[in-house]
Amino acid sequence: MNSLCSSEHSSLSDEYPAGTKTAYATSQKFQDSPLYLYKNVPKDYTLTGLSALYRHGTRYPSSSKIQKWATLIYSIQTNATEDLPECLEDWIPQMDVDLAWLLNDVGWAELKGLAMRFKSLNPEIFNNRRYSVKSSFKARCVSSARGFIAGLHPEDHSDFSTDMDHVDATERSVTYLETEIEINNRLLRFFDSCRRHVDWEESPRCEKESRKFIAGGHVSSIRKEIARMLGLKYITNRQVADLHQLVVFETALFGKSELKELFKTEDAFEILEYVSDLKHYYKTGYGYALNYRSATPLLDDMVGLIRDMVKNPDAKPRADLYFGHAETAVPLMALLGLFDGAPLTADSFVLARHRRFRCTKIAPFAANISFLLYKKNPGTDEDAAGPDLVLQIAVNEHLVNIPGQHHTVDVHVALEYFEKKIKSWSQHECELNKTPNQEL
Ligand SMILES: O=P(O)(O)O[C@H]1[C@H](OP(=O)(O)O)[C@@H](OP(=O)(O)O)[C@H](O)[C@@H](O)[C@H]1OP(=O)(O)O
Repeated sequence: MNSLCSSEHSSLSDEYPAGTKTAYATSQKFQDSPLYLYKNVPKDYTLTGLSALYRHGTRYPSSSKIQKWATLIYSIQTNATEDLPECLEDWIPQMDVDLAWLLNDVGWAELKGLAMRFKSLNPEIFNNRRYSVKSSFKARCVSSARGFIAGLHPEDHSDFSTDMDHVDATERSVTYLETEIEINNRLLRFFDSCRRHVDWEESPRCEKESRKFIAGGHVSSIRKEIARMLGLKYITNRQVADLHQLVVFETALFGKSELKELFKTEDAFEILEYVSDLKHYYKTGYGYALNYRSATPLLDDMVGLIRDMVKNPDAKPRADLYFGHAETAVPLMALLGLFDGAPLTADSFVLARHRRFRCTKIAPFAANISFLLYKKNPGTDEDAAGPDLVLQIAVNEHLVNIPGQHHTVDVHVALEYFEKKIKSWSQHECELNKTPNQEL
């Protein structure tokens, strides 16, 4: 029996990079630990405002992917000429098509954990229920909002198995643990109503670089190795990419995948991770200006709390919470100029090994971007004085800098930066008759 997949000899960790299919706990291993936001609460300040967007937690894949993988593995099982390793010979589907797209228990726990940590910054906000919740209508997002609310109120009974959503929301709001979840697709799925963006993301141009990279030499080298190991006369680069997606989804959902050993090296995982980054660079990121400019209405809404607090610094502390997708979070990060760098192309993998735009780090399952507004405590020694209100931005609970600024800034500096972005946007940019201008 071919012992290829025997994990006891495995040198491969289960915490490898998997782009937007990376479980949140794994993504935390790729963060810059000194910037952990809980280690960077400004001295003599207290959180007075939180405006935060959360991508849904770890979810099941589409039903078409689940079916595609079953067909692919069956094809390998019947066409391999070498002794098949046990993990392939004995492989059976672990994902029920009835759960396609839905949050799984890992995803629920991710959001519960986030809620408990964010609540620790100022429990009063949440114990007094001074927070709002808005979500995409997709079941995975509403379930994620419920998981977060369950984490805010551990005193209330909650249970993933009975409380998760199996269908997308059809009402304007959902109530859970006495909290209203407003369904707001205009903000959380802005990409659906931006006609010119829909045209772009459905055009072959949008996936040109990711397709070219899949067809290229890096993926071909992985394909040849797998074909040799299994004695496969015929397997395509695209099928290798699909096999990789199966492995990363099994790892995110179940903690590991017996098929992981087919890819043998960290290098192979980094090569296939790049496919996800190329997809998102052009579909939601810097590759096309409208991708991120269309996130402006969401930014405007998230900044509302900050405007209110600047107008009335003595207002009671509160939070605005938003639940969306990777296609919500990545554009918002790009709109703020976060993780920008040299363009990503199919030919630049070797140059881009340490790229800033890396979905494993910035857009895993349960990815989040938070605006943290801190107010100086009364009676603080004037000699140690700082601004009355300071703002920090965190991505996945680690501080990031507004371009050109320190990671903690006077709220007026942050507000000026946000307002400039907001004022330059017009919803007319989404109209089809606009010339598709990259540099809008
Ligand atoms: O590769 P799949 O089909 O899973 O892509 C999904 C998106 O997942 P992602 O590429 O971001 O990992 C999914 O985003 P999510 O944040 O909701 O998981 C998106 O909603 C879905 O439409 C698929 O995107 P696609 O670009 O339409 O393939």
